[in-house]
Amino acid sequence: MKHSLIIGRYGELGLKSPRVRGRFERKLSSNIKASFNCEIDINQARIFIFPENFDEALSKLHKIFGIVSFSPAISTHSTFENIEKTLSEYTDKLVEEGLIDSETPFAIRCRRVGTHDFSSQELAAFAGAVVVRKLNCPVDLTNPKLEIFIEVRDDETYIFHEKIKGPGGLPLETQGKLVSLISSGIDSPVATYMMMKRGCEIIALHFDNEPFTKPKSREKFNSIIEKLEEYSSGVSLRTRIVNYGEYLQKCKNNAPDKMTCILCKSGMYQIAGMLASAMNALGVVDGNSVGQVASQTLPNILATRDNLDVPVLSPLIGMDKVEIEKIAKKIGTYDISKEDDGGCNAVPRYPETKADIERVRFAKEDMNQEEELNKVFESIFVNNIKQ
Ligand SMILES: Nc1ncnc2c1ncn2[C@@H]1O[C@H](COP(=O)(O)OP(=O)(O)OP(=O)(O)O)[C@@H](O)[C@H]1O
Repeated sequence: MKHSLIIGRYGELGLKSPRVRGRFERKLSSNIKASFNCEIDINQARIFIFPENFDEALSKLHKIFGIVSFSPAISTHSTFENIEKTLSEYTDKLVEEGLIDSETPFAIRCRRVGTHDFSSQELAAFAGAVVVRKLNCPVDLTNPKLEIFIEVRDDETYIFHEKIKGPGGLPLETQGKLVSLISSGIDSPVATYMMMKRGCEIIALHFDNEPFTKPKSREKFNSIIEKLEEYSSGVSLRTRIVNYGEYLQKCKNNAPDKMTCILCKSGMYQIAGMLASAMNALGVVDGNSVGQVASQTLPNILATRDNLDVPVLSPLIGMDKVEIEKIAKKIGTYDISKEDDGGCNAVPRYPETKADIERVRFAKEDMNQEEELNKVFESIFVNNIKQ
């Protein structure tokens, strides 16, 4: 069907003060324009999008945060005569596409903004009669098989039949910047997606544990980033890789074996915190969910965050694996994360599951953690070309 525009809707933005809403709308508009070629007009809480290529626009709008739903539509002038003509042509197209025939129960849903010499009910009755005259199909306002929406906004009237779900959330880059700890597992890409959905700009930080892990882990991280970039239109998703193998070896040499994973994670948070300060990010994101695996017991999670001076956000903390996997599948990172990468050989046979903060502090001092991490941190910028 040939459409003349796409009408986008935003949810939460509508609740903001006019000044904040204006800023968010401008950001949303520039994020959409960075995704595909189009003209945009935002008014009365609607985003009127005029794309060069409709198919491209429809596939990309699924991945732009801030859009709650969107409808390909045709427009006409707000007179009964014009509405009748356009609705009649629109109905022909619906018939051609097999969406309505003489048996299809349908409903007209009208909305009206502005001053007109007809009410929404009068227009709905008029428009319903146009369709019935053409097809003789039954009107069913309670349980229709097809709904035809007519939105009258001042002099323009829009006709459409679909409300396609968008990702919702807030436009990217309307909230602060965060450093996100992304492994090659299922959870951290989902945690990152959730913070992006809340409008946060992300610096993705990955620790490459070679020789304790295989190159496959880093390849998976790269593929995960490519997937997340699909949701990042208008805002660059920056990445930083840390060569962490040498530090891990020091943990193994100079601390009790049981402590390896605790010292590994606590080092990750410290480095992430330093990176956050260096890049003006406001916090750190991780993919922890309480009790999900032996390493994610509450004492371990808390002990690994000891002595951090940036907040850690864990959007999955209260979710179960099934819920997390469902999102991973929806956003397309699940299949990448599921690929076998051989895991991490640094994990001891009996890892600590009830970390005691005092003992963790001793272990950190014994291995000179602070000094070792400073060396690791300095190497980040040398190792990363992509800004
Ligand atoms: N190699 C890594 N690089 C960056 N962050 C990591 C790395 N390994 C773990 N993390 C962070 O620590 C969190 C907990 O790690 P843990 O080892 O328990 O989980 P995982 O199974 O490796 O990964 P995920 O939680 O992403 O499924 C991860 O969610 C992630 O935020």
